[in-house]
Amino acid sequence: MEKIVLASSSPRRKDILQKYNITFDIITSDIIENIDNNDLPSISVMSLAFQKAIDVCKKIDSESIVIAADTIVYFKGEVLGKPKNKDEAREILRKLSEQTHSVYTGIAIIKANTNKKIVDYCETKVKFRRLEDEDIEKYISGSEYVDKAGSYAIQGKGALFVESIEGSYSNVVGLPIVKLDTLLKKYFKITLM
Ligand SMILES: Cc1cn([C@H]2C[C@H](O)[C@@H](COP(=O)(O)OP(=O)(O)OP(=O)(O)O)O2)c(=O)[nH]c1=O
Repeated sequence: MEKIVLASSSPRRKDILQKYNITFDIITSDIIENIDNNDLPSISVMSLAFQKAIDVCKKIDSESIVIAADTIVYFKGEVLGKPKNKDEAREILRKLSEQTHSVYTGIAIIKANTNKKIVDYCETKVKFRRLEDEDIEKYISGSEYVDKAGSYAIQGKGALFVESIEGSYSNVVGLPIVKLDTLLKKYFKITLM
């Protein structure tokens, strides 16, 4: 059986994948994530996931299967990535209050040293409740917002902001597991069960 490589430094992606019947190594990519706001969000996340997977493939000399992902929050035509600082996190959370945004994750699966390259994406709609300024201040006084697209973590205290979701939960955390399982089964005859 081929080796599986998760091309991600995200502890969330590792945690999700570890729950399933798959053994994998982690090799991280060194790409610089640039997003062009003129692209569709689906195209942006697929392109970034693809770049991460390709970059890791270059570091591998076997026919390993490399899995990469990229997650963004998209609201009113704007990509809300990871906040640069507390002020940006505050601004993003104020925008998301009482609104519905989309979380997009792109997935790329590439068999290294072959021509097999698969990309796809998943969208989840997330509806936030009304966030009072004091809720936001309390939240950003901790460190949970750091390194999270959209400045919140649904798997943490950020769950308190979420009124409802439509679509995959694991997609919001950074790795849409049903989509991944479907692609692995269809194109690589691998099952996560
Ligand atoms: C919206 C949301 C995002 N996130 C995280 C998932 C991603 O790790 C992160 C978005 O950053 P990404 O650039 O997708 O990933 P990363 O930099 O953490 O890891 P790598 O590129 O090495 O794979 O935001 C949550 O953990 N919870 C949430 O509710």
